[in-house]
Amino acid sequence: MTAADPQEAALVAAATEARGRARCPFSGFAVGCALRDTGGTIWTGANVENASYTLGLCAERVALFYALTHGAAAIEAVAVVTGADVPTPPCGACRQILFEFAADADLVLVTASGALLRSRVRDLLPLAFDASFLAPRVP
Ligand SMILES: O=c1ccn([C@H]2C[C@H](O)[C@@H](CO)O2)c(=O)[nH]1
Ligand SMILES: [Zn+2]
Repeated sequence: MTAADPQEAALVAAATEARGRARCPFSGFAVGCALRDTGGTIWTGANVENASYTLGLCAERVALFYALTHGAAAIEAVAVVTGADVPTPPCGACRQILFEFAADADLVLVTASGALLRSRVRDLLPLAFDASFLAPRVP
């Protein structure tokens, strides 16, 4: 892996460990995600699939929903680890959800072999839809 700061290295290690808990018998594509909040706590998740295929959930949303419902502070960094040859960006649904709860977070995408791509959640979703568009319209 490219030289990383210790906090990033710890986050990637947590995502790698979480990837080992993926439940992906249908795709065989295991993904691990780790989130660090502003208190330094790391929250993790992995993708979970189902025989009714569309009910599965990506690692990013498993991790984020877990963090949000267990007292996480603001999310400041996200790591995603896959077994692909190149760093794997989050799907569109995860981009939308991550944007709503962690738009300013740093993002690092890592392969099992250590290839690494850094971005930011905000940069994954230009012209994003968010709650500001839900303001009541003047009748
Ligand atoms: O960023 C991604 C991309 C895919 N998956 C999961 C969904 C499905 O279980 C499997 C194949 O798409 O990988 C994730 O968890 N995160
Ligand atoms: Zn996704």
